[in-house]
Amino acid sequence: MSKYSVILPTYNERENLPIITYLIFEMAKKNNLDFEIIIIEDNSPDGTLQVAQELKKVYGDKLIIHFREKKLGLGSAYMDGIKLCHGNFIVIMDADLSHHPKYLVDFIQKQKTTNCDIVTGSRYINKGGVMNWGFDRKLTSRGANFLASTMLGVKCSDLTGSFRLYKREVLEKVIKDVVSRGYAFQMEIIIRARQYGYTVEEVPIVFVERIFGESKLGASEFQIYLKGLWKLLWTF
Ligand SMILES: Nc1nc2c(ncn2[C@@H]2O[C@H](COP(=O)(O)OP(=O)(O)O[C@H]3O[C@H](CO)[C@@H](O)[C@H](O)[C@@H]3O)[C@@H](O)[C@H]2O)c(=O)[nH]1
Repeated sequence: MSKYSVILPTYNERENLPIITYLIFEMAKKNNLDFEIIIIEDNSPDGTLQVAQELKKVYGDKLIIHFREKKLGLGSAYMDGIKLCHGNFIVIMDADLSHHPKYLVDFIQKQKTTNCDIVTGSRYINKGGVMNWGFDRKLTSRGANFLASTMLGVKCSDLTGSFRLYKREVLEKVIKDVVSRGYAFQMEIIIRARQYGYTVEEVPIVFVERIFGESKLGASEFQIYLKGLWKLLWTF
């Protein structure tokens, strides 16, 4: 039977963590799937670690907490998470409920029917979308995707999205070569995967802007993204 490991990076997700954890395990139970969750917690000032420890009492071995002393960014959170996964499939998603666990059923179905290496959730295909984003955020996301896909010539409708299911060995192989950090990390994974000849399928998702907490995607993250994109242009 397949086993699925979900990596949840957390920074100030005290309110969201119990809900997302519950939704993932409920979805798994309902569909008779074997799931574990790996939380990569970067010493959030809001007490996310204490919430995670309470959840551990409920879910036991199915929930792993990896604590880091300081905020080290998304890319390194995924890297650390992978080392702790037991599954033959790895899911990467946000912990803030913008990525709804209900879509995991579609991801798994798509992977099974196509035997693809990566399933990526796309906001920019038919039936996909975003909810509760202001004009600025829409423009930034569309702009970042447009820049990346035209400049790098990669066919994928949502290169900057981060809700994905990977065959474990594929992610392990690809991630070794990834040089980008922060938000460009996800993009580089798809580009490298395509280079290796791995297959990528897309599934529509509706990304819902978080209700609790704040996005960490500020001007500085966007600058890091642009620098990352520039670097990738010279790499490929
Ligand atoms: N451990 C850890 N977690 C982090 C860090 N920075 C962010 N996170 C966690 O990573 C997830 C996404 O962070 P947000 O800051 O909420 O992301 P966003 O602004 O909504 O950005 C979304 O869109 C981007 C571009 O479309 C995506 O690249 C990104 O992954 C995310 O889906 C959340 O679970 C958040 O707690 C960090 O430095 N360390």
